[in-house]
Amino acid sequence: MSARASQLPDPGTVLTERGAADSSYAVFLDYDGVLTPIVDRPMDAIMTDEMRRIVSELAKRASVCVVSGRDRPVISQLMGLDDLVVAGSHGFDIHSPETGRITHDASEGFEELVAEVTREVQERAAGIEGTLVEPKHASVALHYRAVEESAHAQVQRVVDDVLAAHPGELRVTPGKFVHEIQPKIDWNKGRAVEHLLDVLDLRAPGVLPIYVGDDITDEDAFSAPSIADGGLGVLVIDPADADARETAAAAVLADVDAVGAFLDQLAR
Ligand SMILES: O=P(O)(O)OC[C@H]1O[C@H](O[C@H]2O[C@H](CO)[C@@H](O)[C@H](O)[C@H]2O)[C@H](O)[C@@H](O)[C@@H]1O
Repeated sequence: MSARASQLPDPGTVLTERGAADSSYAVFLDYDGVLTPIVDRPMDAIMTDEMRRIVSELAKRASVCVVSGRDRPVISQLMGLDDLVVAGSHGFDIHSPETGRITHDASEGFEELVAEVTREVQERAAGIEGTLVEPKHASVALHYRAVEESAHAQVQRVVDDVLAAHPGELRVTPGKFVHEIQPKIDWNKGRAVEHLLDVLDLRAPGVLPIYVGDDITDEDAFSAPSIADGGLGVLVIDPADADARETAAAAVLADVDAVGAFLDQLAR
């Protein structure tokens, strides 16, 4: 079920209304736009000391997993934390500090394709000023935040040409000034959340799964059965954009500071 983001309450209100304010939580956190504000250059999205403190405190009282489009080692580095479960590359690459790599059949066997597509994107985008190609474990991100608007159609052509060169093999997900090109595999952040709830034994009665995200790829997690039916999806969105956004989330927060305050509350 989807709703207009501007009509959704804040997550604290939802938890109180459901009588769930004292539950145990399994908290799934997206990274960019949730734990750090969106910035011009991806490498500059470093988590603050205060957010690190809040997430670490929360991890003492709840299960915390980071589910990001970024590569897993990059997430650990940007967060400055290596003791959390991290599902990197949109959930394709999962690692637990306690049990090591968490595998799943659906997301294996695409490495050659991703390497080839990454080379093609790099070659084709090289002539477009301002583009930034971010090679990743299971996808390639073509960033165009610094590209003149008049050249956005050229960037789109690169994506279209690469997709056309691999009929039926790829899909592209739009993000914040980024095209995420991935293998066309039935795996996403929502599937990763369901998998984590199983393998980390988090489906216990009284454990409420919460997912906090800001981007289009997070909609897969908001509509995952465990989040949509009985869990809580929280969309982070600027109130100025909320009227235009349909979402499967059930609550909203305005920005990264509001996320910090909410997580701080959960940690108490
Ligand atoms: O799933 P997420 O953790 O939200 O990651 C989504 C993508 O985030 C990064 O790109 C976005 O954030 C950058 C830093 O703020 C910004 O410069 C860029 O324009 C945004 O698209 C990251 O670089 C991607 O790999 C992630 O997939």
